[in-house]
Amino acid sequence: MTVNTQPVTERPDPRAFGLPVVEQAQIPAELRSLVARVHDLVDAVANTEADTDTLAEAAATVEGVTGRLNVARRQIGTMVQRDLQSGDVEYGTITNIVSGDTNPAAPPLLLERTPEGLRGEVTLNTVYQGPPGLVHGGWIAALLDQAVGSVSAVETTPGLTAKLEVNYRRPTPLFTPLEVTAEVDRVEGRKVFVSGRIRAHGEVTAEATALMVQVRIPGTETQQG
Ligand SMILES: CCCCCCCCCCCCCCCC(=O)SCCNC(=O)CCNC(=O)[C@H](O)C(C)(C)COP(=O)(O)OP(=O)(O)OC[C@H]1O[C@@H](n2cnc3c(N)ncnc32)[C@H](O)[C@@H]1OP(=O)(O)O
Repeated sequence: MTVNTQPVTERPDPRAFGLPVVEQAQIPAELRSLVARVHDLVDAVANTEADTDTLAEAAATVEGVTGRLNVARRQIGTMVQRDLQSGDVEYGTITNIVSGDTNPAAPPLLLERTPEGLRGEVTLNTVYQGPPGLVHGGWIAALLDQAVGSVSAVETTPGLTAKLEVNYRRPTPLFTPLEVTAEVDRVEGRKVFVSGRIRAHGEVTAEATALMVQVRIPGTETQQG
C-alpha cells in the first residue's frame, strides 16, 4: 500500500534540526573502500586461528590505524541523504548499525522502493551468527526494524519504533541471500502501522508488525494529530 501523501520537498530536512547532512556522493571512494576492508577484517578476526605472533602483530597494526583515524571524528547524529532509484529522498544516520554507509559493522541492508513498499537483499556471514549456521534473532529483529522504520519514513514522515513484534517462522540461514520487504498497512494520526518479512529461498523465515510513532515536527501538529 502506497500512502505517500507528502511531496519530497515538504519532508523534514534534518539540517533544520541542527543535524549535519552528507550526500551519498560526497562519501569518498577511499572511505567506502576502508569500510568494506574493515567489514572483512571483523569477519577475519571473528574466525581466525592464526598463530599468536600474527595475532599480536595484527593487534598493534590495528591499534595504530585506529589512532590515526580517530584524529577527526564526525558529529553524533550526522545524517546521510540517499537518492532512491524511485526519485525519493531518504535520510538515515550515517553510522546506522543496519544500513549506515560508513559503519563497517552494518551488513549493510540497502532498501529500494517497490509498488508495495520497500525491498532489499542482504547476505549475512558468521559475524551475525546466533545458533550454528543461523542468523541471530536480535539481528533478524534489527533488519525488520530498519525496514519497517524506513518504509514509514519514506511513505509518511520519520518516526520512532514504539512497538515491534517478531514471529520467527523458520531458521534464517547465514550465507544465503535474504529478501527483506516492508510496507505501510495504515496510518492513524501520528501512528503508522507497518509490517515486514524476511525470506530465504522464497520462504518467509521471519515476519514483524510494528507501530511507528511519527516525530513531532513543529508547525505540523494539527496535521499530525
Ligand atoms: C527530523 C529529521 C530526522 C530524519 C530521520 C530519518 C530516519 C529515517 C530512518 C528510520 C529508520 C530507523 C529504523 C529504526 C527505528 C528505531 O530503532 S527507533 C529506536 C527505538 N525506539 C525508541 O527509542 C522509541 C522510544 N519511545 C519513545 O520515544 C516514545 O514512547 C514514542 C514512541 C516517541 C511515543 O511518544 P510520544 O511521541 O510522546 O507519543 P504519545 O503521545 O505517547 O503516543 C502517540 C500515540 O501512540 C500510542 N503509543 C505510543 N507508544 C505506544 C506503544 N508502545 N504501544 C501502543 N501504542 C503506543 C499512544 O497511545 C498514542 O495513541 P493515540 O492516543 O494518539 O491513539
